[in-house]
Amino acid sequence: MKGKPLGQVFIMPDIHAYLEEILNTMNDGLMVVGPDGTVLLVNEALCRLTGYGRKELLGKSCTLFNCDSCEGERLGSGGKWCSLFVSGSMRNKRCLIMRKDGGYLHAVKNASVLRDERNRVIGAVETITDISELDRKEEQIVRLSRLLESEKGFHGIIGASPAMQRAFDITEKAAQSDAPVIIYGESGTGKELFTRAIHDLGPHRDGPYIQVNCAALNESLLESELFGHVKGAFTGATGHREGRFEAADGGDLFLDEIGDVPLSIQVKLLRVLENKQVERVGDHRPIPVDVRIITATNRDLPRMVREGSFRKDFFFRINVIPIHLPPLRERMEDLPLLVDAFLSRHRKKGKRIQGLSPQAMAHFMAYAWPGNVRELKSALEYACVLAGEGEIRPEHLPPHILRPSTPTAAPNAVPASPGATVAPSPAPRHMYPRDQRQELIDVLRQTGGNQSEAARILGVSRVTIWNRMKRYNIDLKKVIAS
Ligand SMILES: Nc1ncnc2c1ncn2[C@@H]1O[C@H](COP(=O)(O)OP(=O)(O)OP(=O)(O)O)[C@@H](O)[C@H]1O
Repeated sequence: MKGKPLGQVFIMPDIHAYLEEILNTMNDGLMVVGPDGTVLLVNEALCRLTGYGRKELLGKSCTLFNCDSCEGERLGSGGKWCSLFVSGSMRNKRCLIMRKDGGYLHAVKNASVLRDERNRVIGAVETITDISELDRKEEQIVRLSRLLESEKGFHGIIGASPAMQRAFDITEKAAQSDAPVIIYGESGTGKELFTRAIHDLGPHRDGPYIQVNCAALNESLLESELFGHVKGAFTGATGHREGRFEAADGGDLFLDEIGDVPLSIQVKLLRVLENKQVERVGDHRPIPVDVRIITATNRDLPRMVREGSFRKDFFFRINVIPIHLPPLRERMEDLPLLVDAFLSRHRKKGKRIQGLSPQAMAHFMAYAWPGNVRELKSALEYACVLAGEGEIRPEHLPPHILRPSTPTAAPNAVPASPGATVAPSPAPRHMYPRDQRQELIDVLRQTGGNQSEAARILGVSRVTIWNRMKRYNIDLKKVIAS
C-alpha cells in the first residue's frame, strides 16, 4: 500500500481500490440504495445478518427488508416515499428487519442521504448494527439480579406447610422437563413466582422469559400480542410487531389468566403448540418457534370445559403438569413465616420495625386473606407506615382486616415471635362469594369508587377487581351513591 502522510492522517492514493475490502471488514451491515430505493451495494456483514446472498439483493427494492422503522412520507403527488429522503438522516433508531427466513433481526439503524455536488439526492447509505446479543445479555442481567435478590425460601417463595412443600417438589421436577405446566391458584397465591422458579430451574433458563396477561387484552389485541403482525395487517398496524411467541423463542412463555382466553384464540394457541410454528397476523409464512408454555389461572378450567367455555382439546394440551397453590387461609401456618420475611425486607430498607404484637398477629390469623399473600404484603406495608417504628399493634392494621369479624384465634394462641411457626388458626374465616361481594362493595365505597386503590387495599390486581365487579354484578355508580 503506497501513500503519503499528511500531518497525522495517512492519505491513500486510490482508496476506491480498497473500498470493497474496507466495507467487508466492517462488523455492521452496510447498504447503499439509489433514490428509488434500489439496492446498489451491500457488504458481507449485511448478507450475513439478513441471510440473503449479494446477488439476491443487488437491483432489488430495499422494501424487501420490511423494516418497521421505514416510514412513508406523503409526497405532493399523493404517493408516499421513504421519509429518510425527506429528513436527510436517521440516527440510532431501533428497528426490526425481516430476514430471508422470515425471522426478525433486532437492529439499530443509522442512515444518511447522499447528494451530488449540485445538492441533488443520489441515494442513501445505511448501516445496520445487530443488537440481538445485547438484548439477550440484558435479559440475563435481569435474571441474575433476580436470583441475587431471592432471599430465603424456594427461589424467594416462602412456605413451610406440607401443601407448599409439595408444590416446591413438583415445581422442581416439572422444571426439568419440557412438558407444559399449569399453575392453579387464587389471585395473590404466588403463581407468577412459581413460574419464574420453573424458568430459573429449567433447561431454558438462559433463554428469554416472556409473560402475557391474557385477561388484560381484548381478542384482536391478544392475537397480535401473541403471534405478532406485519405492518399494514389491520388499521393502526403502523409497524411490524414481533409476537410474544417469537420473542420467547428458545425460552419460556408464561400465559397468565389462561382461563380468560377467548375460544377463537384457544384454537390458534392449540395449533401453535401442536405444530411449533406461528403465523403473524397478515402474513401466512409459518415461523418455527421452540417455546415452553407455562400457564396459570384462578378459574376452574375443568368446570369451564364442562360448561363449554373452554376447549377440551386445548385443556388437555396445557394441563399436562398441574400445580395447585392453596389459598393462604388453608395454610395459615405459613403466615408467621411470611410476616417475618416481609418485615425483614422492610428492615433492610431502613424501617425500624420490631414485629407484630400478639394481638395484631391474632387479627392476622383470624382474617381470611381473600387477596392471599399479595394482600398480606400490602397490609404489612400499610402497618409499617402507620407504626413508623417499634411494634405493629392492631390500631396500625388496615381497618378492613379488623372489621369483618372478631378474631377467632385467641391472642395467646399466637407465637411471641412472628418468625415462629404456629399451628393453623383454629378457625380461619373462609370467604364465600357473598362475603367477597360485600367486602368489595365496602372497599369500593371506602375508596370512592377508585378501583386501583381498592385493588391495592385488597391485595389483588385491578383486573381481578374488574372481574369480580362483573361476576357479582356490582354497579359502581350505585355503590358510590349509597
Ligand atoms: N409464598 C410466597 N412467598 C413470598 N412472596 C410471595 C409468596 N406468594 C406470593 N408472594 C408475593 O405476593 C405477590 C403476589 O404474587 P404473584 O404475583 O406471584 O401472585 P399471582 O398468583 O400470580 O396473582 P395474580 O393471579 O393476581 O396475578 C407478589 O409480590 C409475590 O412476591
